[in-house]
Amino acid sequence: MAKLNFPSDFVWGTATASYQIEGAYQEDGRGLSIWDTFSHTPGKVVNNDNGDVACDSYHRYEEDVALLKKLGVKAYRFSIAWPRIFPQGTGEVNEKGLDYYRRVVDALLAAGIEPAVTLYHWDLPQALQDKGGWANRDSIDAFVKYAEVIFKEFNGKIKQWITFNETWCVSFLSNYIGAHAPGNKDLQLAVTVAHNCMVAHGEAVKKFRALGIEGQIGTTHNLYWYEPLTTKPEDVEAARRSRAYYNEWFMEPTLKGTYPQFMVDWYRSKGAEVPIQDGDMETISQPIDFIGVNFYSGGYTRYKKDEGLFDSEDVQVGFDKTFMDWNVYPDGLYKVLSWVKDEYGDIPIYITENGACYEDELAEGNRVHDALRADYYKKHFIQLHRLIESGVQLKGYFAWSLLDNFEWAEGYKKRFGIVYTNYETLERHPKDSYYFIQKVIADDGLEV
Ligand SMILES: CO[C@H](O)c1c[n+]2c([nH]1)[C@H](O)[C@@H](O)[C@H](O)[C@H]2CO
Repeated sequence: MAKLNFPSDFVWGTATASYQIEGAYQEDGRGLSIWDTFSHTPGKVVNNDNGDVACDSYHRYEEDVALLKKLGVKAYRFSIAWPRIFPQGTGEVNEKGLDYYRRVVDALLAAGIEPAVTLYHWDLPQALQDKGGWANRDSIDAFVKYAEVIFKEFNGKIKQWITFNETWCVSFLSNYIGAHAPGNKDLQLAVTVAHNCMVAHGEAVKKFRALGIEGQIGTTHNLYWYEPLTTKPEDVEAARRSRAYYNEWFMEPTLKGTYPQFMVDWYRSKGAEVPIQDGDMETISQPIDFIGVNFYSGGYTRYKKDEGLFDSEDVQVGFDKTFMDWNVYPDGLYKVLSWVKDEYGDIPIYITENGACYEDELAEGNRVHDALRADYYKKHFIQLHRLIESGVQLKGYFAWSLLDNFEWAEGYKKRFGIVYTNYETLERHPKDSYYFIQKVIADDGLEV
């Protein structure tokens, strides 16, 4: 056995998001979000599940903080629900909404845990969606006003700020594929939403700098690693488009201030143009302090004429699968972050999400023997160590997720937590994977 040691300042954490854990969807003045509308629309979410109660973290956040403290994490990534702060998206601040996050932040700090806050994790106020949502550039200004309130309120308490979670999900998953709220299926709309969200990110960074807010600010993109199934040029090009669909389309504007031209041309050939206005690319590529990467999977791609958006199809060969039918691809984590370093230089990286969904059962003594999930984490932790050894500026890792929670359109059947949520009693029960991670954190490394 060998011991893989991690730097003593490596930040171990876990992650959640407001709509997925809080519940209390109409409490203390919270306004409706697009996810309340979407989940309350029959047929949109498996089982017609919704986030009305979720894990009830709005009332049980102290239990969550106690679990985090026992786990030994240095940081906890969670998101703030814009509709709790501005129930109508803009206008009057809802003090009771702010009070909730004051309680959460103070409880974390009292437990010696750094809050890492995502400003936007998909729960757009419905009132803004009614005016076009992210397709309407007015939402950019509304986002900056919301961000400014949070920056000023928590300056000095929150020191790690993430503007957006996964602009690909906000744009393409939600407005082209249509699987997430608001559920549109229009390529031009998706391209416009992606652009406006990235401008909103840049404007928030400018506000953060102008206000002199303490700490570091970045954004989180979900990256995948797809390789060509063969060395045939058409497969190589198809895999290049698959990767760029998730990766370059978002990373290049954010870190270089340009869109990848081959993809601009490809989307143009499909009838979609990027609605760039003067100054937008400079705004989007405002210097940031770190990039957040969510990594779960990847695979192989091959050319298939007229198939999908990119004349391509994914080929699922040779991988174990999670309960989401995603490939278990730890080497893909090494490859994609090595690509980030090669393409974008030594920008500090936090893995802001990584984890796995498996079917969990509560066993005797409220234990959950999720050996597959613990093994998933072990395999990916080995890649973290490999990346650090290779010189990648990998500064931290947030396991997704602390709790089983509302898994968007998949509802509650799909469990990602290292803690089991009993949705009848709302009790929390640490799984074996929780104890595995607890030991890695305590030992500053793992035996392999
Ligand atoms: C589509 O894969 C993405 O990288 C991704 C996976 N996940 C996410 N993004 C979201 O950020 C979380 O809210 C999800 O709960 C989590 C698990 O599905």
